Amino acid sequence: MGLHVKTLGMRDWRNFGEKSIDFADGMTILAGRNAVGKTNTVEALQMLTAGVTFRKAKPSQQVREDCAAAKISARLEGDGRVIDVSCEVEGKRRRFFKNGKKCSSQDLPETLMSVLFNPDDLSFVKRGASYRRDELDSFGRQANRGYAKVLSAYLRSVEQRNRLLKEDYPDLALLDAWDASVSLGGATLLAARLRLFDRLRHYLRDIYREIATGEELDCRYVSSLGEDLGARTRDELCDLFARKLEEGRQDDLRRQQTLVGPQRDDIAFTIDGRDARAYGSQGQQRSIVLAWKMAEVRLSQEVVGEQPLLLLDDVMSELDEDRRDAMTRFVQSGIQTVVTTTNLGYFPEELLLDAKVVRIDE
Ligand SMILES: Nc1ncnc2c1ncn2[C@@H]1O[C@H](COP(=O)(O)OP(=O)(O)OP(=O)(O)O)[C@@H](O)[C@H]1O
Repeated sequence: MGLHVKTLGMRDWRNFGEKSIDFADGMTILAGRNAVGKTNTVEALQMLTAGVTFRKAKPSQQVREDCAAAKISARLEGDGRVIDVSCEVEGKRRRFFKNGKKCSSQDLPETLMSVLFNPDDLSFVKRGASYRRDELDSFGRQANRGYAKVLSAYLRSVEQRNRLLKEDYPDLALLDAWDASVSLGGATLLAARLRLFDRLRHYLRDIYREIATGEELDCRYVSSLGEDLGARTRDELCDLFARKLEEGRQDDLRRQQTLVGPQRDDIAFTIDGRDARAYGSQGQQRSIVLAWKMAEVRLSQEVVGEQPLLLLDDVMSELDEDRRDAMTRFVQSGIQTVVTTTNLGYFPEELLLDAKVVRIDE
């Protein structure tokens, strides 16, 4: 058994005073009424694996009301290894530790990655493009430290270019300089994104075929820079981007923002050749996100050589029987899973037999 979470400790984290939870190697079900802290527990597990959380909360929001600081820690075990990771939250800061030594949040996914699936994700196909970009980028950030750097450097330079565009009389020489930096950073990000996307797409199509028998899913990276970018080198992407910025400069100046680039891109899905966003049923759209998350699990295994931790926050109740069965088969393939629920009735008998049930109460 690869690396997995053995125990989690929380002190003054969210609604918890002092809390410790032991996890099974396979599935652990956190059961309890609304607002007892199930999602808060999932958030702690995500923080200690991904290094960031889906809630994008400020540090102060994670500290228990009226307390000065919070600490969460996890013991990871597997293949004869024992690794302790922890995070201390105080004031505006979070400090991360691995085996007692200070580390960066980026070091955590290198140890153990996680894939989170929650009810918000169910509208993945229908929501705005930024959700799909974020999903890809959040995964990329965990899978590759370089990805995180490239992404934040690029977003910073776009922000600075936008700031210049908002000035009353933008300095055009300065704008030239920002164009060069934005196109180089953007091309680097785009090349990394396209590589990642391609690998996910490969898994996604196979997994979807298993979930929705007989249907063919495909997806396409839709770039504001044009079609079929996959075959281009980073330098070619950089030239293309620089040209687009030049062509679009008057529009950018008028609208006071950078209108092309990876910050505007999207992912489009088709089922049997038809646009899944416009024509897909709700069930089909849910199968897509289910398959997408499973593809992330498969790809993390490939990237870090280790099964990630799968976090399912309150999704079983949202899936119909077929998709619940697909999820059941998937988690039974031996991946460590933590799932929250208010009602154990949503779980197939066979899953309950194998799972460890932890009751969370106030
Ligand atoms: N910093 C904090 N200090 C104290 N309590 C907090 C803090 N942050 C969140 N809470 C409380 O935690 C509770 C929510 O917990 P959580 O989101 O984990 O619920 P849950 O068990 O997942 O419930 P549901 O089943 O409704 O999703 C709320 O009552 C909220 O007020």
